[in-house]
Amino acid sequence: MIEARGLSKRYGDRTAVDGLDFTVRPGAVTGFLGPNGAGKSTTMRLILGLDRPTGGTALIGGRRYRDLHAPLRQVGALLDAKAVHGGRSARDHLRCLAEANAIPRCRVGEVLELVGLAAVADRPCRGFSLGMGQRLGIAAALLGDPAVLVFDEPVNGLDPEGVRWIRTLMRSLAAEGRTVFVSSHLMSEMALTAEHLLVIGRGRILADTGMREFIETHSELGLRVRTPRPDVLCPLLARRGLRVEPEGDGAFRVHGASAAAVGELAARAGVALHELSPVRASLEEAFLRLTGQSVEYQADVPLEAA
Ligand SMILES: Nc1ncnc2c1ncn2[C@@H]1O[C@H](COP(=O)(O)OP(=O)(O)OP(=O)(O)O)[C@@H](O)[C@H]1O
Repeated sequence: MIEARGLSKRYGDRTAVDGLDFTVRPGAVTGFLGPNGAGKSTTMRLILGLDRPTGGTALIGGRRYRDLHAPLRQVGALLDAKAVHGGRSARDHLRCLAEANAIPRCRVGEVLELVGLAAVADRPCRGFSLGMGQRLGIAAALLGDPAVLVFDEPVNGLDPEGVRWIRTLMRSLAAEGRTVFVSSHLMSEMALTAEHLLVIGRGRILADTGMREFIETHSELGLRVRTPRPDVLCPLLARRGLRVEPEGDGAFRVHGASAAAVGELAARAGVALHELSPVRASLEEAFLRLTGQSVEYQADVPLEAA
């Protein structure tokens, strides 16, 4: 479990993280979402003891990072996948880490298999693609078999196959009962990966909610309807109190009714339908609405308005 209580960080007169209170629980992937500059990386660095908070605390399994007995065996992190000596092989890199953290050598082979790097494990890392570098970073994070995992933008720059691999891995790590905390600025990706969401904007928590709840709250249901007789159908729908909006391409968006209800109404009126399909506002749109007022370069907008 990861806990932040009143967690704050100022750099000079700039507040990067402002009194965060949250808990990241085991057994689920928790997505940490926010626009650029929202404070995601700072929060993760504070959790991992790479920066000192100006106020409050960040705890992993009830302890501050610096008080952990064997940090790599309690928390694994992927922050900067390029932080590897280019002349070293993946195997050597992991062996050094294992040795420095009293982790058995046999674990190196296991994690290389797990991330799919076994076949290239003895080549110098400098020839690695971005995706291979990410896999090596993840192998390092998993080396100590930790109960808590922290990934900062793990899918950045990856091809669809790499993105799918990371998504599946995270979900299986959570299913094993681990705490998986992963940052991203892509709502659509998180919607496929995370079960819980923490949204941050300008250093403050904007939402702390289950993914399903977020989807239900923010993705508005509507129907796209096309008919050659809008002059008949639209007044009929309006008389039943339904909101009808033209879509601009000859179709209409109908709010507040099921497809069955609209279909039957049209049938009773003898009106043909050329399209009747449910639509949802995309989660990306919902995320942008939520964080839109809190992007860094929009100064002087009160957070309450976000
Ligand atoms: N070492 C630092 N010195 C000064 N300001 C910093 C430092 N690190 C971060 N900041 C500032 O703190 C704020 C939060 O930055 P942070 O990198 O945590 O955001 P982020 O959500 O991770 O953004 P991104 O998605 O762009 O990585 C930004 O305004 C940033 O400019």
